Amino acid sequence: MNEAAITLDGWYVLHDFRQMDWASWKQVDPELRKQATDEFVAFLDELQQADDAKTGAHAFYTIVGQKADFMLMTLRPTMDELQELEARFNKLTIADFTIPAYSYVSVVELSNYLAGESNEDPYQNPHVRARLYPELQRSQYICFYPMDKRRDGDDNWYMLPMQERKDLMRSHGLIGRSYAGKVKQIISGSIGFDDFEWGVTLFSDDVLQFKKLIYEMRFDEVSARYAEFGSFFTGTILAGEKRSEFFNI
Ligand code: VOV
Repeated sequence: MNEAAITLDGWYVLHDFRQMDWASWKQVDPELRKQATDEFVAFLDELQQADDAKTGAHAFYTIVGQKADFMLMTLRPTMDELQELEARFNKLTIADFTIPAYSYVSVVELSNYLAGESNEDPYQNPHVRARLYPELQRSQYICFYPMDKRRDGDDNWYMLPMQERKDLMRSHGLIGRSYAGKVKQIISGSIGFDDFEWGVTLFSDDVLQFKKLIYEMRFDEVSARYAEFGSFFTGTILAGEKRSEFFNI
């Protein structure tokens, strides 16, 4: 049997994409609209408290284009907590005016392709912990897409020997590292959890860097030969007053 990569797994992640039923929302009495918005913002404030306590993380972004209006990304130590947050959101008044657009369930993942030999427990390493339990910086832009590694005839990632996969991932990592300070990535594994094998979440203050990074990676063998992609979602941050302004009519 071919050697599987060993993964380190961190916080569970839910990407929840919603469309607003603007037509119905516009019909709502302004006072009720305000109450529903305030209730939602209070929910977001509560999520922020978990971020501050480092017991979880969240990100709240618009989505540009027709695939969704906004995305709420939540990270928690257990899948159960994600499920509870999802259920709580669904019971908020504002949720009655949203239409599910897409969702993605995964867990933050690090593989051992580029890890050196060591006897230490990686879960105690602060650098590893910072990646498995990430603090989400409030970047202006987000980009999310799910992806697979191809299993098609001679182009089968899962049939490649470990050493070959390591060599290919090194090249991938080098391209990625050249975007240090411009794009931050969170790779979350979803084999057995959702329809693709990974979720890719990128953050940047310069939206063009998403296109440059993803384009450059397309020429790298890991992506050129082995990557298959789902839908791409791009959006801008909703923070502070913008969280409620977005829902103002
Ligand atoms: C923003 C930069 C960036 C950087 C620095 C980076 C680095 C790295 C390293 C060092 C490693 C391996 C060890 C680990 O950390 O797991 C990975 C792993 C991975 N990546 Fe990556 N990646 C980036 C960015 C980055 C992007 C933009 C994509 C999407 C690909 C594309 O074509 O659109 C991606 C995908 C992945 C995936 C799916 C995996 C898991 C593969 C597996 O088979 O297990 N990744 N990645």
